[in-house]
Amino acid sequence: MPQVKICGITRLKDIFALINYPVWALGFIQVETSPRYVKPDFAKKLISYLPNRIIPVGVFQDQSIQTVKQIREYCGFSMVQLHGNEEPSFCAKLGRGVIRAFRIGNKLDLVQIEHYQSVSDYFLFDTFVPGKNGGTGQPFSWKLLKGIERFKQPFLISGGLSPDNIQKCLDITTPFGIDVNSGVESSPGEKDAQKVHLLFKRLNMV
Ligand SMILES: O=C(O)c1ccccc1N[C@@H]1O[C@H](COP(=O)(O)O)[C@@H](O)[C@H]1O
Repeated sequence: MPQVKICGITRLKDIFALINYPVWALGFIQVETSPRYVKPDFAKKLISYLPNRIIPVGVFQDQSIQTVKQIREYCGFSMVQLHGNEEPSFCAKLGRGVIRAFRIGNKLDLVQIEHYQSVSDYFLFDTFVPGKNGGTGQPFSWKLLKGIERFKQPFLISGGLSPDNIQKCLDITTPFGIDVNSGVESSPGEKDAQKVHLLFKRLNMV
């Protein structure tokens, strides 16, 4: 079974519900334009309720290296997920704990990805939607990931994953992990307990 990351956490009640599941990581959006943005103060508070087994991930997009480092340190993020146009040199300055997101349109850019091999711990594949950097709620064609095994990096799949399509996704590809966001929400930033439960049920993890 893949590791499960649930992203876009904004409420304490969702933390209390999610810690009862075999969650690998939880994501806290640090992009101010996102409806799932949580201020660093509040993200730090939410993280303080996590058991050690759950990895807190800060999600950033085209912010300065100082900002990313400062917020990472302040909140206690074990990993940062980069969702913008961050260059390999930017990732390198962060050291370990980098998840580099790539947005997939109609093909996988293996040459671009290759440049990030030595400077990221995980790759994350999300859906390309013009004008949006994440949280689109739309899946991409998972068949496009054919050939990704050539990289040693473990990878996560995101983009519109939900209890309804998770099995189909895993029939087509074998990721290290899945990153689920809007597919388990009742509205942006509000996780839906029933959808979360159904997700883990469909994964045979409860
Ligand atoms: O969720 C957001 O609002 C967001 C904003 C900016 C960057 C990333 C964001 N979320 C990430 O987007 C993917 C896919 O989300 P979805 O399942 O399609 O809703 C996921 O990795 C989130 O971490």
